[in-house]
Amino acid sequence: MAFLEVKDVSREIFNNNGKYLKIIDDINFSVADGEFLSLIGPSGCGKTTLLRVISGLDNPEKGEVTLAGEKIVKPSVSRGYVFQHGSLYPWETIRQNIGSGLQAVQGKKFDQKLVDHFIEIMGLKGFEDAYPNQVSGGMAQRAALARSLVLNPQLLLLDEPMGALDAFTRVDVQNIVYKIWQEKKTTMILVTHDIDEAIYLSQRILVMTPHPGRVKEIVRNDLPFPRKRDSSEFLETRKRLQQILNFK
Ligand SMILES: Nc1ncnc2c1ncn2[C@@H]1O[C@H](COP(=O)(O)OP(=O)(O)OP(=O)(O)O)[C@@H](O)[C@H]1O
Repeated sequence: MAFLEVKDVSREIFNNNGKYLKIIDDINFSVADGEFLSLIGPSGCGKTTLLRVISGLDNPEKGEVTLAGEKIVKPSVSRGYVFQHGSLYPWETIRQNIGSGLQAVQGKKFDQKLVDHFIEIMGLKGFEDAYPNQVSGGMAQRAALARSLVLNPQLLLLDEPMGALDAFTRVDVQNIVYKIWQEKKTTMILVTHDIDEAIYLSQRILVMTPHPGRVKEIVRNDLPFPRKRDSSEFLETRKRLQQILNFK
């Protein structure tokens, strides 16, 4: 049995105009424990919809998702979710944000040492008492990652967390994600528009096509870690993905 199994999943809705819409159709794939998988595809192909179903935020009209054999029917602290924007509470400091989920689970005497540990490894020391609008975009996203990771999730869902960052900061946060994945072996699923980001981080890349969203191909990415963005193998993999995505 695979760790995460997405079986025959379709998401169908009636939009605000009463029109029937099939957003994703008959999605099937599995993810091994500790694996890093990326989802890529054109805008609107249903990547976020699929991630929301895996998180339990939405339920599919057809099919099911199981994690370690348990059917996912609602969100759980065991499945972290980091958004492109707005994963942090603006009214809480960085420290309070990172600790808030832990406090909800462990109560008032929650493990402050663990929060300190994540402040340290995310390079947020000196900024723990700042509010999200007082730190850089990269720091805010590192804090958002810490906020999920501090709960030691079985599965971390990353919905373009680097998407709104400038190129330098994006690489910096990619390196943090890579380091955390190497150290903690947390199973991760990343939605991204950035082919290089998918190649840099993931062991398999699931390519989707739109209207409705379907799986076009799942590409194995066996380049040795840490990956070199300018190696000929990296560029070959990029070319292959561009072909699958029909880039001219
Ligand atoms: N609740 C909803 N009501 C109406 N339409 C929806 C709803 N949820 C998703 N959609 C539509 O379904 C399609 C897929 O949306 P989704 O956000 O999952 O795609 P995506 O691949 O993540 O897009 P992007 O790459 O632009 O973030 C889009 O056309 C979107 O407008």
